[in-house]
Amino acid sequence: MTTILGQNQYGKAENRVVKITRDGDTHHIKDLNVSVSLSGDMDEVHYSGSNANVLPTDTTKNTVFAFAKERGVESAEQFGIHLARHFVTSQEPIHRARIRIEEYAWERIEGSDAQSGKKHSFVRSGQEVRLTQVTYDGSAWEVVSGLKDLTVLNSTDSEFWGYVKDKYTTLQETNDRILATEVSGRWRFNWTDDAAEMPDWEASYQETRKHMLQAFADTYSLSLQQTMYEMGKRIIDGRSEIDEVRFSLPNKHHFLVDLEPFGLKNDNEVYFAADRPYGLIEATILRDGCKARIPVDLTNL
Ligand SMILES: O=c1[nH]c(=O)c2[nH]c(=O)[nH]c2[nH]1
Repeated sequence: MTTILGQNQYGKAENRVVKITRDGDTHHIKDLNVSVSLSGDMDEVHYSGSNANVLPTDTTKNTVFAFAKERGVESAEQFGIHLARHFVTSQEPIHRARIRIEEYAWERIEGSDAQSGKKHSFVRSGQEVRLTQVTYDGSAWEVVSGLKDLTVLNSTDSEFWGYVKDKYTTLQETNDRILATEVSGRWRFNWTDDAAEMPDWEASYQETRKHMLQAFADTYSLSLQQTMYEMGKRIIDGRSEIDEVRFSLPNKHHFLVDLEPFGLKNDNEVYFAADRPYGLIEATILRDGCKARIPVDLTNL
């Protein structure tokens, strides 16, 4: 043999499952995009084409939909845990399951008549996408959750000055600028053992998001790096179930427009929102004594 098989995994990606839970007239919606990736004793299907160990990707898709009915969707994390456990424990050749889930949020539309009792109309929130990745190898769990596309802006309390200047530097120092970013963040839970008590995944998400947003709002910023560190620190200090946070924050630059040619003064009022290029500020914030495990490049997660 001149070649050998390296790391391999397979499954059905992007199963779009919408679960409606009916509580009388009041309906609840969970809207998920679930990707299943399995690995284990899969040499033969690659070397000889024997499918003897292959649970079809079509079956993994069906399992996602069947589990939405059978187990319900309490939280993205809990749903991922049910699926990962099922694949690893029910299929001998499968040693590891990785379940990635994106969750899209919906808000209720209130009818014009509050008494009308209509509780089944929703508008998709233009907010963030919630994310989780659950990995199980038959003994240890790894749960990394997070979000992307959460756009935030401070219209003051942001300065940037005192930086290195060389012959190519043209940026003007400022002590009052707009600070805006589209948060992509991931946090790793220290729950790894079935015997240990599980976090309350829903409460954890809501509180972590709140810590992050409050730190963004509360921090008088001398750089996006400083604000980002405060956001991570607030999460680690406030949430004992989380040991590691990773952020990727594009600095969404807002440049003051020169209105002098029109005889107008721009008193920090009119900005050009540039879409590219953008500064890209990234870091991991860790609980002291813990190891970093979230990939540096979040697009790889
Ligand atoms: O918050 C910032 N951090 C930087 O590293 C940087 N660099 C830059 O040009 N503008 C900014 N802003």
